[in-house]
Parts: sequence; C-alpha cells; structure tokens
Amino acid sequence: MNKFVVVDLETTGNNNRGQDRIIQIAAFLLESGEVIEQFSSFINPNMNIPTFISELTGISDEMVQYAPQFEQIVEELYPMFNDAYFVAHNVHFDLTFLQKEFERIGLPKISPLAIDTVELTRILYPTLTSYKLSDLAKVFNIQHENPHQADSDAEVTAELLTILLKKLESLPYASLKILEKLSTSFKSDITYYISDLLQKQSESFSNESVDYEEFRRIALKKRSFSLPQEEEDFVEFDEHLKRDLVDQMAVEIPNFIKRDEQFAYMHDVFDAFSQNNILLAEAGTGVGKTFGYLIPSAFFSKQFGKQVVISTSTISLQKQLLKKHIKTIEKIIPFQLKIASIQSKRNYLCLQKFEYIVGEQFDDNYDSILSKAMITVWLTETENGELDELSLPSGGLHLWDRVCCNEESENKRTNPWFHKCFYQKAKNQLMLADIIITNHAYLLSTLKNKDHLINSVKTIVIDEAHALEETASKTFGITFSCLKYYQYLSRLSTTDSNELVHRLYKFDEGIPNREKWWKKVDHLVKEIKYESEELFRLLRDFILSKQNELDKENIRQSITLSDKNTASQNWKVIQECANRLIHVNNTLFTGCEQYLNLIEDKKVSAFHRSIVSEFKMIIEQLKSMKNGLYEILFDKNDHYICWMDTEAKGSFHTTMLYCEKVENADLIQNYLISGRNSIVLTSATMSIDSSFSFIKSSLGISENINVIEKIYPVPNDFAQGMKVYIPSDLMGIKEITQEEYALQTSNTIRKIVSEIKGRTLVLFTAFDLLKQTYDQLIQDLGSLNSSVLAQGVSPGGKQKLIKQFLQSKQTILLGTNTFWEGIDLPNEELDCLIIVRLPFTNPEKPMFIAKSNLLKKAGENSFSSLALPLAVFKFRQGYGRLIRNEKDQGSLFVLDNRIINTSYGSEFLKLIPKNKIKINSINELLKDF
Ligand SMILES: Nc1ncnc2c1ncn2[C@@H]1O[C@H](COP(=O)(O)OP(=O)(O)OP(=O)(O)O)[C@@H](O)[C@H]1O
Repeated sequence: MNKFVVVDLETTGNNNRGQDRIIQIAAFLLESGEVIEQFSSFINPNMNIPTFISELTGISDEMVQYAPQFEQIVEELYPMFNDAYFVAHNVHFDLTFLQKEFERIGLPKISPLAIDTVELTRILYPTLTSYKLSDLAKVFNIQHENPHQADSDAEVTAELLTILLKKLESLPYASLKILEKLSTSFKSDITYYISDLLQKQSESFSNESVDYEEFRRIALKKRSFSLPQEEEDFVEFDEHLKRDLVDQMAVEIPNFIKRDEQFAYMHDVFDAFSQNNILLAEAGTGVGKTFGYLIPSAFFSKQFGKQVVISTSTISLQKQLLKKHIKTIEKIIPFQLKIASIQSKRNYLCLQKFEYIVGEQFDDNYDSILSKAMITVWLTETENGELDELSLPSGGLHLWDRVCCNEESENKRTNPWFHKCFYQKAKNQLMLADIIITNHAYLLSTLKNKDHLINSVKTIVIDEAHALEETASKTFGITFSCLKYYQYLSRLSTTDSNELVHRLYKFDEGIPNREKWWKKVDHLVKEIKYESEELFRLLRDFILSKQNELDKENIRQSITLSDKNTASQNWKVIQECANRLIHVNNTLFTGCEQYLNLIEDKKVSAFHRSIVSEFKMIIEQLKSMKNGLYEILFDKNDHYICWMDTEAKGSFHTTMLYCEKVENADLIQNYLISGRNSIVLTSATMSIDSSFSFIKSSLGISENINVIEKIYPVPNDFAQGMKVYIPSDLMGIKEITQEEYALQTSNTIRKIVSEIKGRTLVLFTAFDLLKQTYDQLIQDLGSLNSSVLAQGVSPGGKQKLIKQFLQSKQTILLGTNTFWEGIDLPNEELDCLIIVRLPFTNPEKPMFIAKSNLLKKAGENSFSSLALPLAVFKFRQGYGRLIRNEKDQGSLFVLDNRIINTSYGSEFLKLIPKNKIKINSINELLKDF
C-alpha cells in the first residue's frame, strides 16, 4: 500500500467521549509522494469554543458559526480513508476522535493502518531536541503558516511524512531488519511497509555502501579517517600575537572588541605553561576567558609538543566548548589542532550489549522498544556513540543503563566489538590529541584511579574552578539511590520471571545440584527484595518524622545522620534491618561468585555469554552499592558527613543516601595539583576583596606553594549599558508567608515585564519558590503578554529551555541553580535579569552545616567566612549574565530588600558601580521605562 491520508483535527478539547467536538479538519491524500486529493473545512461544533482553545488555534465562535456540521462533510471525507495509511502527528488522538465522531453519526468504524509522525520522527531523527510540529517545521525548513490550525498542520505533517519515508528508505538493510522486528510493538503500523523496503533492497543491490558498514548484523556509520596533515610552518605564540591574532579574532568572533584584559590573560596563561607555574586567574564575567585559555593552550601544545587537558564543570559546558569555541579557535590559529573529548564510560554505548538487547525476544516496555529503534538509526549516524547526542524518552535512560560501557566492555578477549568500541575510540584519540577536553568529575575520577592517559598530562586548565571542590566532594563521595538498587534487583529477579536469573536458569550448564542452586538464588533474591523494601520504607519514615508540617510541602526533605539524629530507637531498628539486608546480600554474592567461576571456563554460546556478562555487571553494582550502604549507615568518621533525602510526596524509592568528605582540599592537592608542571585555575569568581585565600584553602593550595594570582576585571565599558533597580517597598520573606512572598514576586515580575517588553531571566535560589511564583504567573497569561518557561516545570533541560527562550521576543524564563552561571546571552538575547533573593546557600543543607560546624570549631564565624563569600560569588556569577560585552544593554532588578536593609548588603552592592543603582518604590522605578 502506497497511499497515505494525512489528517489534522482542531477540537474544542481533549475529551473524545462525546463532550468535545471537531472545529476544523484537514486531510491530504498522498500517493507516491504526491498530493492527489485534499479536503479542509471548519466545522460548526454546536457549542462554544473555550477561550484557551481560541487563543491556541486562533479559531473563534464567529469563524465556525456558518460552517457545515460534521454530518454534512462526511460524504466527501469518509472515502478518503479507504486503503490508505491514516497519518497524524500524535495519531492516537486524531484517529480515536474521528472514530468516535463516525460512530456518533452511525457510520461503520474505520480501522485503518496508522502512522504516527511523532513516533516515526523520534525513531528516524533520534537526536532532535523537540518533536513538536512547529519545531520540526523549522528544522526541516517546511513553511508553517498557521500553527495549530488543521489545514496548515496537516500540510506540514504531509511534508514531514515524505521526508520520513525517504529517510526510512535510505536506511541500510541491517537497520531496517532490526526496525522490522521492533515495529510490531510501535504505535505505527509500519511493519509491512518496512518488509516491502527490505524486499526491494534485497532484490536491488548488494550491501556495500560508502556511508555504512555492517558488523554482526548491525549497521554503523563508516568511520571517517583522515590522512595526517603535512606539517605547516609553525608560528610562535608571541610572534603570532603581535602579527595576526587580533585580525584573525576580529574575523572569526562576532562583534569582536580588542580587550586588553583578555590579551593580558592569554599572555599570562602561556607564560604559566612555559614557566611551569600555578596560575590563579580570575576573569570577570564576559571578559572572554574561554578564548583566553584556548588560544595559548593550542600554541603551547604545538610549540612544545606537550598535551594540555582542559576541564570544565559540567558535561553540558564541555559540549558547548566543543561545539562553539573549538570550532572558532580552529579558524583563528595558523595550524591544525588535534582535539579529543572524553567523558565517563557510562556515557558511551557498548555495542556488544546493544547487540544483545536488540536480539532479545521479549520486551513489553514501549519506551525501551522505542529507544532500541532510535539507537539502531542513530548508529548509522553517530561518530562518537555518546548518550547526550540522543533524545531518549524518559524510560529510555533505564535501557541506557543496560547498554552503556562498563569494565566488561573493555575486555578484549570476550568483546567481539572491542575494535569498534566508541569508548576505546575516544581513549585512542586522547593519545594523539594536542588538547583534551573533559569535565571535572571525569578528570578527578580518572586521576584518582591513576588512569595513565590523563595522569601523564602535566599541563592542565581548570575552568569554573570555583565549582571544583563541590565536584570533588561528589566524585570522591558515595551516593546510594534506593531506586537504582531496586532497578538492579528487578533486573536480576527470579526464575519465574522473564529477567536475568530466569534466562540463566534456562541454560543447562551442568552445575551440580542445578535445581537446588537456582532455588536458593530465588529465595535469596526474594529475601533481599523484602528486606530492602522494609529498609527503604523505614528510612523514608525516619526522614519525614523529623520534619515539621510546613517543611513537608518542600520537594525533597533531607536529614543529616548526626549523632543527635541517630540516637533514637528507630535508628537502631533501621540498622538491624540494614544488617539483615547486608547479610543476605553477602550470601547471594558468595554463591554468585562460585557460579561465575564455574561458568568462566565453560564453552558457552556468545548469547549465553552476554547474559552472564550482564548478570556479572549487576552483581558487581549491587555489591558496590551494598558496600556504600554499609559505609553510610555504620562507618562513622568525623571527616565525613552522611545524610539522606526523599521526595516528600513520592514513594520510598525516591530516597537517596549520601556520604561525602567535608573538606576535599587534600584530595585535590594529591590527585590534581601535585606532580603537575603547570596548572591554570580560572573562574569569574575566585577572589574576595582581591584575596584568593578562600579558594586556595578549599583547593588545597597552601600559602607556602608558589602561585601567581591575577585578576582581569570586567572592562569598564561593560557597565555603560547597565541599569540596576532595587525596589524599596517589597516585603522580606520573613515578614510574610512564602505564599504571599511568591504572590508579591509574581506581581512584581508582571509589572517589570509589562514595561520591559523583552526577554527576562528570573533567578531563584530554591525550586519551591520558583514553582509557586510560576503557578501565580500562569494564572493570568493573557494580561502578561509573555510566554513563561520554568526550569523543572517546562519540559526539557537547560539547553532546550534556553533555545525556547530565544525563540520569541517576549519570554520569561524562571531558573534556579544552574542558570546562575555558564550561560551566555549577549545583546538582545537578554533584556532584563531579576534576582529574586540574594543567593545564600540553604542553611539546612547538610554539607553546609558540616562546613559551618568545622569553622565554628576552629573559632571562625561561619557566616562571614563561608555563607557570605559563597553568596557574593554566586551573585557575581548571576549578575554577570546580563551584560556580556561593551555594547550590551540591560536592566537588573534585585527584589531582596536585604541588599539595602542589612549591614552585609553592602558586600553585594559594592560589586555594582554606584552610579548605576536606583533605589525607590517599584512603581517609581518603572517610570524609567
Ligand atoms: N574579544 C571579544 N570580543 C567580543 N566578544 C568576545 C570576545 N571574546 C569572547 N567573546 C564572546 O563573549 C562571550 C563570553 O565569552 P566566554 O564564554 O569566554 O565567557 P567568560 O568570559 O568565560 O564569562 P563567564 O564566566 O560568564 O562564562 C562569548 O559569546 C564569546 O564568543
């Protein structure tokens, strides 16, 4: 069948059981890619159209008043569904709605084969960030005149379908074969279509292709390899700096301005490298420190033939560096640069594991099937096999746990995919690279594991150095997730399930007393399940019993496992339960080790071996989690702090346990600093009153270590376009309830954006206040005249929210922690920044309490030595988002009256040029606009 009817409906609502009606319908009939018939009409629903539907679609009561009723168009419409695939973007909605309408007027039910273009796009374009029709229209360059009107949406969907079918046709045989098998569980009835394509392919040509290679019945993108470049004439850094650098930068960096601070920074970084120094370099927000360290790193590595590692705080910043800055640098420098990027193993796909799971006979989980299909297609395109390229559905992350690289993937002997392994490829590229880009967590863990590849590099740049200590604390600490433990256990399961233990049980390996042995495993797994559920329930009750009613509204509740908190009888009951769990775990592990030893020497099939390998991986994980649990619950140590948290309204599986070292300076010193030739630690926030003592002590750089300390301030011109407003008539959070505070905040935001009429970023310090403010704001979107996005509420992560933020001129974006730093929104990309509260760390945070206690013990004031410096750092980062260059303009509103009413407020005020600050009632301030 090669006919497709592409349909879109607009309706009065989502209820298809009689309450809601169609208000517009469009259908395009396609054959061999051509539109052979089309139908489009408004429909009179005989009821009022709800306001929000009118706002969304632009279809009003007046527009449908004289339109035909559904019964009147059916004669023309109904035959279009004969012998054609029924296609829609979210097909379930349109098809069921239409089926109900036909049923209502007494026509026989239509049951066509259906194609969902959302599902098909996810599978065939697995790396897109949004699958909304309007976003897809932009990606594929399809004209979309009236989003949310049926005729326009159906037309776009029809064009999209043509693109999708072409893509499907272009896939290699091996990928189609896998999709054919998986497609029986798709929402789209596409199996026959794929079978036809396979038939055609097998008749027409061989499997040879320039784009793909096939191995063990999986198609991969052919690896590109380039011949080594001829060595160019090399120009030394100083010479290039004098001669060409400024000109090159001016060509490649949009709106380039020669900043003395940035050039001084570059010089100092190069000197630190070549003179084997430690450099602490604070470059004010927007100075351009990224180019500032990348350019000297490139020259240094080339000139001296020494590798440089560059590490930044998060994977997302690591990617940003690669996508944006490295591309520009390659154009600026006069020679070829070999760049490698690496992150932790579990971010890379293990092809051996994928081969195994794609061959599985049973899988009834839709997200997991969808993810397998997406990965199948992605493998024909990806060079690097990294998780963050993919847009897996939420359930797909569980599947990723089963297919990501681990120690087993690195076993050359048992992994037939070893020579194609993405992680190995990334490691191989490290050896050849001039510059290695990574993130703090990966860097610290590899240094700790004495990984030779990274450890041998003697020149390192640490960007966002202020975040290093916190990452060290997490990387060197323990995290125990009850959900993860439960998932591993479920994966193991028992012989009467369809999971690992059952699969292994089915192989007759000649184990002595086989039946008895597996029965024992069943018994132990059941006991572990029982004891762990009991323990997790007790832990959650324990956390919640220590909170007062008000706190319980908060998203996550936490409790420190201090002597005082664990002195109760309830804690003893928890420890007894944990002891029982640990004991049964140990019995299971001993048994499993014996089994694994036994099977090790046996000749088993590759399929059997892969199940054994997954079983081994799960046992290893459970073992390491059990050890972690023991350390958290029993192993008291003054240098560590342990705590737990849980979702106030979630299940007991949401409970997490943590153990971290309170001070990590010694570890950072041991693993990172000592033994290096040169290290550049840089950030926009390192000094307090021109002193680096605070950061030095947190990074283990004692006063007797020789370091160079430099500050490169934000150029004065940056302040020209900035205005800072501090309303004096707002209530403090302690003077009113949090609900009233959220209402006051949302009202103030409303007033500001109605004057600014531009993009506004609102920074919060806690999610609950953000959520309450968001709820208030969306209550009357009409009068707000702006769209509202909120981190943790609107779908998608940070990058996706920023992308959406930039799509329209009048948007408000509410963000918490990660939005305070690392985002670059120059010029008209950001018009206004609102800081809701001064960014003090939540004083209830266990790690903060532990650090404060240490300071108190040492006779220091924890507010002035810890809370205030951290808040000032964060404020500087936050307010640095507004003005990003000399020509940038923008307004900052600080809604926290502590900045003017307290003595410490001056620490924040002094960061802003005095002549830029206006303090008055909010209404008076807004007269400025
Ligand atoms: N000399 C320059 N002239 C104009 N724009 C520049 C210059 N140098 C860098 N930029 C641009 O300025 C922006 C900020 O640069 P960068 O990402 O390095 O920020 P930063 O100084 O590290 O600030 P932050 O600490 O806030 O991240 C980027 O968009 C970059 O392309």
